[in-house]
Amino acid sequence: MTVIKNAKVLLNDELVQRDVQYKDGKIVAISKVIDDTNDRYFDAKQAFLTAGLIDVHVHFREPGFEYKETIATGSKAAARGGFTTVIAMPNLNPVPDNPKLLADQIQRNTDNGLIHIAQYGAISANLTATKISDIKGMAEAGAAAFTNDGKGVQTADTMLQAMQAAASVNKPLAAHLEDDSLLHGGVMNAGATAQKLELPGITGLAESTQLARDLVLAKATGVHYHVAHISTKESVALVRMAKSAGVNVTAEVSPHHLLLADDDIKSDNALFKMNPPLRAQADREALISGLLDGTIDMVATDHAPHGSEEKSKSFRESPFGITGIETSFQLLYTHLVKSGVMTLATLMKRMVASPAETFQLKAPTNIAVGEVADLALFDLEHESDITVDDFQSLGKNSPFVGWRVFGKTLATWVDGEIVYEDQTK
Ligand SMILES: NC(=O)N[C@@H](CC(=O)O)C(=O)O
Ligand SMILES: [Zn+2]
Ligand SMILES: [Zn+2]
Repeated sequence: MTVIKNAKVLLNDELVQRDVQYKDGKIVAISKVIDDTNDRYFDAKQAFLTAGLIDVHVHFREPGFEYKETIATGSKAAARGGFTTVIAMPNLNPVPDNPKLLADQIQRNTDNGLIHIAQYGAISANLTATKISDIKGMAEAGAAAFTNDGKGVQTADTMLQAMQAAASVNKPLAAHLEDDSLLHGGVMNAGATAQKLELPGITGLAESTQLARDLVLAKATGVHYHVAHISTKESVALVRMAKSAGVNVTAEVSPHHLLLADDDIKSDNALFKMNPPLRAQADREALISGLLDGTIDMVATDHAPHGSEEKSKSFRESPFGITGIETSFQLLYTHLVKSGVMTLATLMKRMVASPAETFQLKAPTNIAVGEVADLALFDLEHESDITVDDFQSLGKNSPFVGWRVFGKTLATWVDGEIVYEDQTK
């Protein structure tokens, strides 16, 4: 048995000191003081202990793009970020778009992962076909949910069929919203910054028009429809309206869309290039309000590592996406909780309970006797700079490098095993 001594845990929205004891991967006791001389000890030194974070949107790049990330490096990065369960995206090579490839991918995740990795199956072949994949077969092979993330589903007919199939197997369908006909080669948000930098813009309409279409289809099919990386105020308003109209819709927002806007882009620096693009300050404010009132159910990082060389190119040439799983808790704790925008309890709900419940994941949502010991320990008092050298991810492409943050991860446990421990104490 092991005891984590002197931890601070959230109880009725308050941080209280507790000792937490686990055995064979499960929590067996929680008490103000546990003194068992036979136990191994881990001194939490008053740091914040929580059920491990959950990220429903990560890109681990294996197979196909191992120079960007592997399942081993991606899950190491996740563990360093305090994450114990993630759902991995299918924009791989080969794309898991049939039951055999999906089963292979699940096996690869299990063999090479350090944390729990659930897997999305692709809606259609190679993420682009109009004919839908064998969604029932992939559900039977263990797919957690379905998406073509990286590509928008261009025709209503493909989306309708995918929703019907996902609904019939009772799995969520997650949408990367992007109407290709509205893109016009854009690489950042259409607005003053794009004009100043003379770069082609992407309007919010590319997202919100497809969302409006999908919400009507979701209502008709009853599917659990999930909006990936929501980015505009119009989209937040649409989701709010749809929820009140009884549509079974959930939404995620990324840390970067909560903390950055296009006016933070001062030069042609592709570390700020991602899809959807950073929007205007008014959009950012709407996303924060949506996360506060529950219109947006959860945070998801959209951890999208790329090679340093490709990301050092110009905005026009570099790929979309930023690495993010290692910095998300620190950034959101510092800039939303410590700054007084939301409580720690609300942030944890959006990073643990809500993703677990929404995606029906087998992951603990709180620290309780009998629960699996998937845990993360954060030092809320520790202040440091985000540094590339500390990244476990192969992706160094973060616009947050140099930001000063509180809340470094001290340790992460999966099934009662330490999978990350800070060495700089
Ligand atoms: N978000 C991104 O900018 N890029 C993602 C794809 C995606 O999430 O759409 C990627 O795979 O690199
Ligand atoms: Zn996407
Ligand atoms: Zn993505």
